Amino acid sequence: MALNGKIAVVTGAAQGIGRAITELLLQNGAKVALLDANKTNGESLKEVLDKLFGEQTTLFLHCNVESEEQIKAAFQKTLGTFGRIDILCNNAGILNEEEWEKTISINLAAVVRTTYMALEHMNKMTGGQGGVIVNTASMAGLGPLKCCPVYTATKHGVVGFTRAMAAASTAAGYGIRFNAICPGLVKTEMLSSLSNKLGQFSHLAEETNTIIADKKMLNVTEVADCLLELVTDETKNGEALQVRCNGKKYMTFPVFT
Ligand SMILES: NC(=O)C1=CN([C@@H]2O[C@H](COP(=O)(O)OP(=O)(O)OC[C@H]3O[C@@H](n4cnc5c(N)ncnc54)[C@H](O)[C@@H]3O)[C@@H](O)[C@H]2O)C=CC1
Ligand SMILES: CCCCC/C=C\C=C\C(=O)C/C=C\C/C=C\CCCC(=O)O
Repeated sequence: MALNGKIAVVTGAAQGIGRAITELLLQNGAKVALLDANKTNGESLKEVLDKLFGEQTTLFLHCNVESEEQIKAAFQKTLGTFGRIDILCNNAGILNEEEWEKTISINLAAVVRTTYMALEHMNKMTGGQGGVIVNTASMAGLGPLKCCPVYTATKHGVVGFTRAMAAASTAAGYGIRFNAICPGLVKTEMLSSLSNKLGQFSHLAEETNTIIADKKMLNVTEVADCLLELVTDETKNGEALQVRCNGKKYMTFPVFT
């Protein structure tokens, strides 16, 4: 799938992994609507991208993915400006065991909400042109992190939702591929502000920070490179791609009929 002329929507695009995804999609010829709840970071990133890629290639849309109304408005603005949506990257996420309901709301419920809204425009069965949806899960979507059970649950949920949607899409002919990316530790603000986000598991903060300090971490660009493969390789559907410092691996799961 070549990206020239393709239109992408990226949530949580203003910094970290979302920013790297946005920059790589732009480098490969796509136009990108950047959705983020952080207006200051989003607007200043838009200024940087305008200089690098031209004003017409991006839109920054201030949007909290917890709000159905704000996502709807962001999709309408994207369609009004660029005319179509081919790629959705559900990337916005938080790690906050204290505010665990908010963690479920952003990391899982919003992925479902945004996906269903995108289907209305992308689904070939209802007049759309198909495309690809890639969800940012985590290695915590494949195995447990004892310091953050709710974060772990949301990321397992994202992997399950992605794989089930891929199967539903194939069965019904949506023409949309669904994949999840499952990175290990990535150098971003999410990990640097971890200590005060563990709630009742804060007794594990010191141990967790020691592990983080000892481990080699991924750069955001390494994650974006793997995500680009899931976007462009049309053979990939229903995949969970684990990305670690020692390499990437397509995960296998039990099969049942
Ligand atoms: N940093 C890491 O080690 C890993 C991160 N991930 C996942 O990658 C994704 C991106 O995380 P990072 O770049 O590390 O974090 P980050 O904190 O650097 O960036 C997250 C972005 O999402 C935005 N955001 C948060 N809540 C939002 C909301 N309600 N509506 C719209 N935007 C919102 C933030 O404003 C921010 O720009 C998350 O889903 C995270 O769970 C997955 C594996 C490892
Ligand atoms: C191992 C405990 C580290 C705890 C880090 C806290 C939050 C991490 C959030 C993520 O989304 C990352 C998920 C899993 C990382 C787990 C292990 C990575 C170890 C590195 C490796 O072996 O590749």
